[in-house]
Amino acid sequence: MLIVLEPDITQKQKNHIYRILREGGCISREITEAGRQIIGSTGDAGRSPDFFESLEGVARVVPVNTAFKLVSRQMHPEDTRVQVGDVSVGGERIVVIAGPCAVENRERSLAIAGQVRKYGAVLFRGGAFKPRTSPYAFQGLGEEGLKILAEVRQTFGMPVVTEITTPAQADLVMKYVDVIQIGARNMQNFELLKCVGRLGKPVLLKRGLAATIEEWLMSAEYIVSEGNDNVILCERGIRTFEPYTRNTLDLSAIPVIKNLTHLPVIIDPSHATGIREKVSPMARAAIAAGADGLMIEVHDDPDHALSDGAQSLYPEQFSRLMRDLYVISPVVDKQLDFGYLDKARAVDRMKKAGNGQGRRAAFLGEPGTYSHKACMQYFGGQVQPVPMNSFKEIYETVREGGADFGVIPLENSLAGSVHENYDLLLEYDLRIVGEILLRIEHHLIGHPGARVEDIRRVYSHPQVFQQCRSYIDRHQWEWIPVSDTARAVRLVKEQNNPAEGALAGRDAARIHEMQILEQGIEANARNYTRFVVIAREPISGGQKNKSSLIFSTGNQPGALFEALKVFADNGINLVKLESRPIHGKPWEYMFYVDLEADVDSDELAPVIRQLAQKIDYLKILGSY
Ligand SMILES: O=C(O)C(=O)Cc1ccccc1
Repeated sequence: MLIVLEPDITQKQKNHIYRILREGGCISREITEAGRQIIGSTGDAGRSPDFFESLEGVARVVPVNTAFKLVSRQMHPEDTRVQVGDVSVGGERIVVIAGPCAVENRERSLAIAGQVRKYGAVLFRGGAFKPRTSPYAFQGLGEEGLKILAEVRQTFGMPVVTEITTPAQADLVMKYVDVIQIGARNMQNFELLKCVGRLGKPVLLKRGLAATIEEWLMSAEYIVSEGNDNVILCERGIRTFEPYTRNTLDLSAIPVIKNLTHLPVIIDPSHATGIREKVSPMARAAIAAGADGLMIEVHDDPDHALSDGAQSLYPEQFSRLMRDLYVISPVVDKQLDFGYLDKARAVDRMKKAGNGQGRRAAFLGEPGTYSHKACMQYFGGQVQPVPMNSFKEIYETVREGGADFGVIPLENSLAGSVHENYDLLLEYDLRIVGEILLRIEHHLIGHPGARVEDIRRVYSHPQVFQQCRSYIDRHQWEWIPVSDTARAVRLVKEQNNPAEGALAGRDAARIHEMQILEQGIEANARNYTRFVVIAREPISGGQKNKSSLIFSTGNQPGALFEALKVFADNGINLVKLESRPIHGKPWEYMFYVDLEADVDSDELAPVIRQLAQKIDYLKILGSY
């Protein structure tokens, strides 16, 4: 039951409602949705809706019409993020859990962990207690296995996931692991569910072999009703009549789950298919369908694995899969971040060095801009986003120490380079420390109930007009450029004129409670913007694959050719070359290059020395 409160309800009136619910044996939570305060309750305390509606401070009562209450989306409209160390499951970034089916020995576990970490996994899995179909199969190393998992966490900074099979193992898992897994066969072991509910650690709850989605969510309800909200659902295939795969992966469960519950959902394509070659296609499909992450079995010698070798990927296959996921994720508004753990560690170190103060990232505009989204996707919740009025202000603020990072758009796949930012990169002595690719989907946003035919004037960032040119050319609208897209939506809202609209993203419409009148109005669906992250100093740690430089050459034949030849002679791939006029020197140019190499590495030092001899000016923007 949802009890929607009057805006002016007093604390005393609220306490009275809470007391009635508590005495009636209900668990209640306070929810805020669209600015309204709501009390969500697991029951009605034996009273009718009319009774609650007659209480002072209550506006109305809405029944929760599902068997599960605390895990239902109605009771908690926002997505839950389960925090596991530095990793947030259910956030902007895809979480990939990888490792062998069973912890076999120390050396093998450390070797596999090193590989999966290098390829972008952020949590390590491995069973220490193995419930197997056959009593004669390998049953796991027990506490010795847990100690190995703890060593993996210590060595690689990766939180670890393992299965618990009985409440008797509770003390051990509390001591050694970060996420407790409930296996498919134990999904309805209610004593075990209550036990992990009381432990409070994040729980990964697998769907039972023959469980309906409702039964699965009822099991999650057991855990949450014990006070543990940190539940991650894991679909691992259900038993059907189909023998070609070990189980049938129910990918349609993802959108169903996303609708019914606020809990994150991840997919285990390894157990679902049971066959190595089927794992990557299903993993790709799961991310495309909106899963928050994956759990994948990886083994460096699967033919000799003690458990489930036939479904384990070789590390190289895992690496290829991760590269595919990196490309797919932005299409569904997510990111696969190869630097997830390194970045989190580096930001944490900065925090400690700065007397525990949180780090800040400057972005263009107000909450709801594309830059804000890029900032959130790059840092997750670890860094506080700070709004700015212009790109120049971002550079200024980072240089003066008002923010540790700045997030700026550099180029767009439809409209090309954001020249102002190329020029500012030259002007300011800051480093590029990261990049992020965002799919940009623009919408025509207006007042609730307004119609496209009524629109006469549209507001947006100038870049957006360029990207939606073919759509807006079909209408006789007046275009008003403003500093950012979220501001455009806010202005339209404040001016309260149904003939005005804004071109902006979904977040801006949601934040300002405005309506999307027409979706996806960009000229081409392959509309991506590449943002870079700037800082005063490089971020230490992590693998760096790309670098950016600016240089200028003398004005003689072949000068640019000579400079670029240095890269060719050393086998370095250039991925971008752009020229910008040098201010005050007509017809002379600065060249901006992006390379697939780490210019800060020792191997590149001689190459940079060679380059320096061929050019007049060099500025290393950074490697990331
Ligand atoms: O105004 C915004 O939302 C921005 O972040 C600037 C922008 C506009 C269009 C594409 C990418 C960034």
